[in-house]
Amino acid sequence: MENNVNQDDPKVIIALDFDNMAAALEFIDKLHPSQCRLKVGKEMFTLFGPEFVKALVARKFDVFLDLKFHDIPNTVAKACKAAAELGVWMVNVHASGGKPMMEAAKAAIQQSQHPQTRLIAVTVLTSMDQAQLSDVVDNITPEQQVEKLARLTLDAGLDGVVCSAREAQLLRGFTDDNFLLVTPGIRPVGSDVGDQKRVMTPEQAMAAGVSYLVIGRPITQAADPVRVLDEVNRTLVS
Ligand SMILES: O=c1ccn([C@@H]2O[C@H](COP(=O)(O)O)[C@@H](O)[C@H]2O)c(=O)[nH]1
Repeated sequence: MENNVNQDDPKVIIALDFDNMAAALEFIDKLHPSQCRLKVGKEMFTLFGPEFVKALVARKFDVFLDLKFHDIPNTVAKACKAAAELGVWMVNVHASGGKPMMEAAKAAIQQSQHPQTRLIAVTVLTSMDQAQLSDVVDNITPEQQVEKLARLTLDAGLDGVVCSAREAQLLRGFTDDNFLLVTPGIRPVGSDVGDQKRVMTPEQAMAAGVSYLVIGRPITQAADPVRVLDEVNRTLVS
């Protein structure tokens, strides 16, 4: 481990998104929980299941289980309870599933063996720009839709939202730091944007008021992933 600048509260959440468990574990074995948190998404959970998540929890990493549940309240509540009982740090739902669904999810986590598990809600995917949003919702900008869903999430009593860092300043106009802004679409200078549309650099994102930076491919696909993580962490030291 080259540095441990964020020892108490690492700001980077690495999106694992590997299709090979051995390669993922080899990568994780180079990391320490003081450097980063880890995110397991739909690909790895579908391929490797809860046992993979438990292996990361056993290594003392804070795990964000990013399954973005979106279903009727009863189904989402049970899924969130099951996720919390894996011992993960954070789980999420889609805010567009509605307030009763979010409230049911929160209540289910509070009744689980791990009531401290954070619950956040996805607003507008960071891969969506105005044109893509207009394909699904009329007459609204990404910023307006993010604000609308963030206010709904706040009313439902959740711990925060997934949004892009571009909306962070807007959301900080009516939230305090206890409301978590978890932001994918983070791209260190010079890295490929890929399918992300609403992007910011790590430094810009932190300056805008985000709580956590989700970074996947710019780290996991780098020639020296640990060096890239260390460089990002260094830029976050105030
Ligand atoms: O709005 C969203 C919600 C989730 N994601 C997830 O974050 C990572 C981003 O990975 P990169 O390789 O840094 O693009 C990925 O797992 C997505 O499923 C998101 O990008 N946007």
